[in-house]
Amino acid sequence: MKLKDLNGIPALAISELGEKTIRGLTSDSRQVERGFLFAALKGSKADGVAYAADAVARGAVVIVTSRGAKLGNVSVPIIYVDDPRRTLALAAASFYKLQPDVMVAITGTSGKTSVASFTRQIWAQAGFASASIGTTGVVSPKRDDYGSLTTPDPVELHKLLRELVEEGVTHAAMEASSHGLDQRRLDGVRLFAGAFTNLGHDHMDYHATVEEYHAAKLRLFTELLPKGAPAIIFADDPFSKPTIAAAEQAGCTVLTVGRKGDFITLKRVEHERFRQHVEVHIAGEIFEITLPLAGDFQVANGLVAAGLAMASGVPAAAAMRGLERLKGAPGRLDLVGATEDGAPAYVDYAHKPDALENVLTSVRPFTTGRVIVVFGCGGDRDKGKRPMMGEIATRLADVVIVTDDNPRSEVPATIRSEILAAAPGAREIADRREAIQEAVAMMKTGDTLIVAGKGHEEGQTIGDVVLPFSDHVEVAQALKDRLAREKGA
Ligand SMILES: CC(=O)N[C@H]1[C@@H](OP(=O)(O)OP(=O)(O)OC[C@H]2O[C@@H](n3ccc(=O)[nH]c3=O)[C@H](O)[C@@H]2O)O[C@H](CO)[C@@H](O)[C@@H]1O[C@H](C)C(=O)N[C@@H](C)C(=O)N[C@H](CCC(=O)O)C(=O)O
Ligand SMILES: Nc1ncnc2c1ncn2[C@@H]1O[C@H](COP(=O)(O)OP(=O)(O)OP(=O)(O)O)[C@@H](O)[C@H]1O
Ligand SMILES: N[C@H](CCC[C@H](N)C(=O)O)C(=O)O
Ligand SMILES: [Mg+2]
Repeated sequence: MKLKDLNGIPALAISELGEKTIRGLTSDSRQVERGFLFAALKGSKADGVAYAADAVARGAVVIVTSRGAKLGNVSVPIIYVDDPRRTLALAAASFYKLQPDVMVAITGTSGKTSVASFTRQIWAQAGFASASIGTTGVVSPKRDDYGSLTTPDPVELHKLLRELVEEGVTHAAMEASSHGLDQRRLDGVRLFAGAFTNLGHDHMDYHATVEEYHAAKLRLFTELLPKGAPAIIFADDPFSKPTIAAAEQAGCTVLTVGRKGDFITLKRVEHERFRQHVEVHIAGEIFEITLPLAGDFQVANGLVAAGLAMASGVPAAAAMRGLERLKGAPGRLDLVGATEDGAPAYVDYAHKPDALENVLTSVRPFTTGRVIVVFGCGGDRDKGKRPMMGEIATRLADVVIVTDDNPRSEVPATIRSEILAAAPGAREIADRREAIQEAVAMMKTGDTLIVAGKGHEEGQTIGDVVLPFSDHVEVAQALKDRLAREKGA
């Protein structure tokens, strides 16, 4: 492809260098090959400018960087732009060209993965070839790939979108993390609609204030969605009002869902152990449906997903039928099994205060005994979450076991002590496997166990090493061991 065919490149650079052939693009010098465009980006740990020479040595033919960056002597042309991350995203979109016809993005502190998965499932049941992209990976009719980042970097993302189109996918739902929005990872995506779930405490290590965190999320509506695009907004969150105002101001077609919602109005919810009966009103019509998932928050996620599906052409009745057949996203209030007398054990991805509060509150109505929770907090992530989660666990659970969750470069005992400082009476069991074994062993009739924080994850990151570890596997094994002990006794 010629440089002139890439979007985002300033006209002056096109007039001088437009005929240059570009064979690929990247912001990581280690991935540069012959004929590549290299974007030298200032990051949180390093400055890509320092790797420009390395990129040229590996075959870069042009460098894009921010105005004012000091590159020194490099032997290839340099294009200076105001926002090189955005330029890279727009260029990547034009390089890979193809995107599914209907692309939607979901933002919010919690529920993105679930809503992306639910939207894909509702579309699929309505007959569309659909995909979801996010924390748990990429799912489409032809793949189920494990993922790492919630929102992939733009080059990887556009390569993936093209592959999905080539597989025949026409509809895709993706998560828009605040990091992803802030770092322009979605700027080249041709979005049909956007959605907002809620705003709580997370990532305060990255964003200076809650307002800045909210503003990063709002970029989806204020800068990325085209004028008039549907914005599905959950109406019952404390941050719904400012989000609705910003989306309206930006010219989006705001469609609200929830108890205070106009597009889909939630009227009644009756909880059962593993499902919920829900009544909603849509354009004067009453729907009574059974959602086969536990947890109030899943009703909220289901309505946002139904809203996205309806906004993109699925009739209301079909969207409601879709909700009745939903499968939870892996590791989200995921029932692993139960003890011999029926006490359930769940794995859940709550790794932030509001999520933990929600999940512990959600299981209380069907727990006649004790709520037991096992959790920890990740290292090298927002430290403010630690005492908050300690306090929430102590307030809402009867038995609290504090353990390790991806210590990364931090000292695990320090992370635990920061949680325990706000969790009087909690037990400390450093080893996560042992903590799960203990929790399962103490379960009695009527109890509910929640193992929170890692959800679908398949590894425990200690230092730079990722050791294989799955809460799902460990809980299943602990239940099996318990059964064997009971039988042997
Ligand atoms: C803090 C953060 O978000 N970092 C992301 C960011 O990296 P960065 O730009 O800050 O990178 P850096 O390490 O400072 O390096 C600066 C530049 O030098 C380049 N470099 C570096 C070394 C070298 O040899 N050559 C070279 O060219 C790097 O490629 C980079 O372009 O941009 C990279 C490319 O898009 C991401 O891979 C990287 O994600 C890291 C791995 C990460 O852990 N991110 C997490 C926090 C994250 O993004 N999470 C969100 C939200 C999760 C949620 O849902 O709650 C997500 O979307 O997953
Ligand atoms: N709508 C919601 N409101 C509050 N809590 C929720 C909601 N949906 C999910 N949760 C909680 O948050 C956890 C993560 O859910 P999910 O993976 O769907 O969210 P996410 O926004 O993708 O999170 P992440 O940013 O970590 O990828 C769940 O396991 C549950 O504990
Ligand atoms: N996407 C989240 C994942 C956190 C998962 C939790 N297990 C942890 O390690 O803190 C983040 O990067 O903050
Ligand atoms: Mg997610």
